[in-house]
Amino acid sequence: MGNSYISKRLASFGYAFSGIAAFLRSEPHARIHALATIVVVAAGCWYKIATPEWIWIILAITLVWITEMLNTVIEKIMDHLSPQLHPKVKFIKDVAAGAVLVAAIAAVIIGAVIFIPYIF
Ligand SMILES: Nc1ncnc2c1ncn2[C@@H]1O[C@H](COP(=O)(O)OP(=O)(O)OP(=O)(O)O)[C@@H](O)[C@H]1O
Repeated sequence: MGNSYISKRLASFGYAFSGIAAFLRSEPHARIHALATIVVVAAGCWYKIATPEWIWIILAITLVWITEMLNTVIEKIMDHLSPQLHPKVKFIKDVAAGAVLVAAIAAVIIGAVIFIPYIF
């Protein structure tokens, strides 16, 4: 019983990782976020930013990834449930895209506050 519980939990992790892989494979936005993440982490290492600064950067990166993934899920659900044009679908998709924009603006501000003093 214990074994089957553990193997089910491991399988769930596997599904979650394959979800991340599918997101990276199918969504061009995901690859842009991956590139931005690599650039920001490299800059953090280069400038040897402090631990609290790393925490802010990690939170900003995570916020953007989570909102983009949920936005993608919402888009796919709507395309599946309602492939035809509908004003409510437009509202749902645009608000979900707006959430990504809010996260991206916050991430840019956090990045600027942390990196500008190191650069200049
Ligand atoms: N089924 C639909 N009914 C009404 N409006 C829609 C529908 N699908 C998309 N739209 C709207 O059309 C516009 C463009 O949609 P589209 O999905 O191409 O946007 P996008 O964010 O540029 O796409 P992507 O993220 O795939 O690059 C958006 O305002 C979106 O809300």
